[in-house]
Amino acid sequence: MTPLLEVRGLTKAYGGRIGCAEVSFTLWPGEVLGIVGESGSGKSTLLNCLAGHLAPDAGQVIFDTRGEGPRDVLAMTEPERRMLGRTDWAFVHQNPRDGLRMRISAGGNVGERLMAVGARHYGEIRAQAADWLARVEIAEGRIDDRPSAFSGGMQQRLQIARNLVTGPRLVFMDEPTGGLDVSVQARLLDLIRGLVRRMGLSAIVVTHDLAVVRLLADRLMVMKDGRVIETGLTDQVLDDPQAPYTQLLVSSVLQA
Ligand SMILES: Nc1ncnc2c1ncn2[C@@H]1O[C@H](COP(=O)(O)OP(=O)(O)OP(=O)(O)O)[C@@H](O)[C@H]1O
Repeated sequence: MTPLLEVRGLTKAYGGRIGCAEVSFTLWPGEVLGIVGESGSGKSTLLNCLAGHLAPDAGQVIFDTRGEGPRDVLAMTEPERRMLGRTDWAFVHQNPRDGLRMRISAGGNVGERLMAVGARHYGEIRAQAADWLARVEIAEGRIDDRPSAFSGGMQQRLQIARNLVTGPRLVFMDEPTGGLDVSVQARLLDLIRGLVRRMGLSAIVVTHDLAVVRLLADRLMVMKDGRVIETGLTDQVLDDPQAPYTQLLVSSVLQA
């Protein structure tokens, strides 16, 4: 089997400060990888380098593209990378405002992604948008409302619908349940888990919340000071952490 994503030696510094250093891993199709670590450990830097939002200083990010097989994303042209971002890749931001267009309707937010991949038939776009709103538990009657009229949890569910409607092959999630009330988080997590399982999604989920990775991730990568210090199956790492830092993280001694 060809890996969906192969990352080698990814490194990014901000001036003299390490963002992430020498990160290498393989993501297999249908796998969910969790990246955990306390604040400042390099999770966001890594995710943004992977998703093409930040230019790393060194390394390779090889993605198994639909049309041409494995290609180094960092060697792609900007338009090629943008196209990937609209089609095979999805990015769920922690703050839904960063991933939604707040001035267009909920249906428009979902439909826009479909149009970006060539959909033109208004009736079909609207029907698919309505179907996706239902899948993320947003009532049909809200299709013409703007996201600014939605609660934080609804906005996050809408962002997820907008991202998944085109059937991406790889989903990046940055603290997808962060910033929400605990009860809203639980429901959202449940919804994401259902979608991931049903669609067989491959995903990379960054979080400081171990409950999120416990529920979503098949495999875990623990980061500290920009480096990966432990990897393994989620249950293995959480139940029997090897690195002293992971032991602290799991025992909640560290404030994530
Ligand atoms: N734009 C930037 N300029 C300078 N240094 C940065 C910048 N962004 C991040 N850093 C530094 O890089 C390191 C990694 O930060 P990063 O935000 O990737 O960690 P994180 O694990 O995602 O933390 P958090 O959970 O708080 O977002 C930190 O030392 C941070 O101070």
